Amino acid sequence: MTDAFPATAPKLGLYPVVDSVEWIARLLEAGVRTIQLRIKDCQDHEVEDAVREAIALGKQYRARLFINDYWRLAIKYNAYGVHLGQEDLDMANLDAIRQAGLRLGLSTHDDAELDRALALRPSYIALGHIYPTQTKDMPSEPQGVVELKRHMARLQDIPTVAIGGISLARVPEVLATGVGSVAVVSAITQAGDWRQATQELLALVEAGTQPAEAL
Ligand SMILES: Cc1ncc(COP(=O)(O)OP(=O)(O)O)c(N)n1
Ligand SMILES: Cc1nc(C(=O)O)sc1CCOP(=O)(O)O
Ligand SMILES: [Mg+2]
Repeated sequence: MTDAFPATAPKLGLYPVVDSVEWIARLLEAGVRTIQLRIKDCQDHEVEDAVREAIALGKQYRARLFINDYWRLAIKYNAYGVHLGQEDLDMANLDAIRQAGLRLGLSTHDDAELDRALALRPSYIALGHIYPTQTKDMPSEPQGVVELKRHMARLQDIPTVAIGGISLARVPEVLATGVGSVAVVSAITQAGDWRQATQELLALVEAGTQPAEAL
């Protein structure tokens, strides 16, 4: 059987996904402890400074900082973890990520993708998109919370993350499925007052979760 990736917290809580070091810095300062740097469609050398600085900030705040897509840089600078989608899996060297001791999060959008992801024994499974999203072009339909809850039945032994179109108002019905984390982009980055939005999301999502472990 494939070796498992290192464990992460059973409930990852509020999980902002942002596209700059500036956002990483302000959200860590605001109390976020699970976060992702997601800069799309660049060469490694174009994002290397940002990845290195984000990872350093993550360590400074003892946070769970995941790097989206740029797994080589994540290994090079010893990130807490990497997030990969199904297409990324065709290119990434999973053995190298595992041997470097990085956590791995995987995207899924249906049962077939869940089967593939679970076989790789990642640190967490993301399920999306739950609602329509303006942030990313999605080839599939939104899954909705009924489908999310159905998936949760087979995901009792692995941390889970819901993503896609999740607003503050939708958080309660998302959490009611039993999912352990809520990932958001626009609910924070497009909010009129991002500080207030972050505090309200933290209060709703983090009730009952654990603080970040010592890194
Ligand atoms: C927490 C989380 N879930 C899903 C995704 C999407 O990843 P992926 O399918 O690889 O798509 P891109 O983000 O790379 O466009 C994510 N980044 N984070
Ligand atoms: C980056 C991403 N991945 C998704 C997936 O379903 O895999 S949905 C998504 C965008 C989420 O942004 P917002 O919170 O603004 O809807
Ligand atoms: Mg990706």
